[in-house]
Amino acid sequence: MNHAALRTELHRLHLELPKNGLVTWTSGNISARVPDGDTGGMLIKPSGVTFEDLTPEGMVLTDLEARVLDSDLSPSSDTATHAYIYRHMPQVGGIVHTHSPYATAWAANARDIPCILTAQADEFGGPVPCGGFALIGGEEIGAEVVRVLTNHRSPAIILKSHGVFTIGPTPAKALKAAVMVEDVARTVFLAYQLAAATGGSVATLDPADIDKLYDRYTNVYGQRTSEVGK
Ligand SMILES: O=C(CO)[C@@H](O)[C@@H](O)COP(=O)(O)O
Repeated sequence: MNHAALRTELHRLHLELPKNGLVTWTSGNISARVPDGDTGGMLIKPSGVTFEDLTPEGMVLTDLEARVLDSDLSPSSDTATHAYIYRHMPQVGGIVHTHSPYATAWAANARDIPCILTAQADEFGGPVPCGGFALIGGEEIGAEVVRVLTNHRSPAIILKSHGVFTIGPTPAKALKAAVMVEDVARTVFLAYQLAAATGGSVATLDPADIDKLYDRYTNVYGQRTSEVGK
């Protein structure tokens, strides 16, 4: 995908963040890896710009050391983090960051989101991991994301006291993971709330069943052509 098409796609995906209730005001951001030349680069949201004011042309191009290459706009606060992830996880083509409420509530409790639903096994291959607290603005968050998600099946991580980061081979797949992690975070919370209110209990899925569900969803579910669905 060339720059122009990638800019248009990145702008379109940013508009899905408020549309899916994943962000408030200017929180959240999405980036796309740009496979240019030897060093490559990335496109990322300009910092502090409201979603209705974003434009494809306004996406900021940086190298993978987070140095701005072609914009008068300041890049996202998380640019160094996104760049760190791209440098250390070559399979990642897109990254999404949100403060979606239910997943962020689990992050405030510094707890993994336990795997009690088949939908979690499908998309995340088990619990959604909670990483440690990291300050904003540098590579700390990126280093925690890489530490936890390297060789991990989940495309999502929640970070203590902060929010959600998701990765994917494309920005669209990273966005899907961000939508799904908020969905399961809400349902799991409701399940525990209902259990507490009724004296019931919530069971986590058997690891062998999680493996089977994840394998089916990853390798069988949906359409086999890459252009349709999923
Ligand atoms: O949580 C953070 C940084 O991690 C927010 O500042 C972030 O969601 C939005 O910042 P940007 O507008 O991308 O600079």
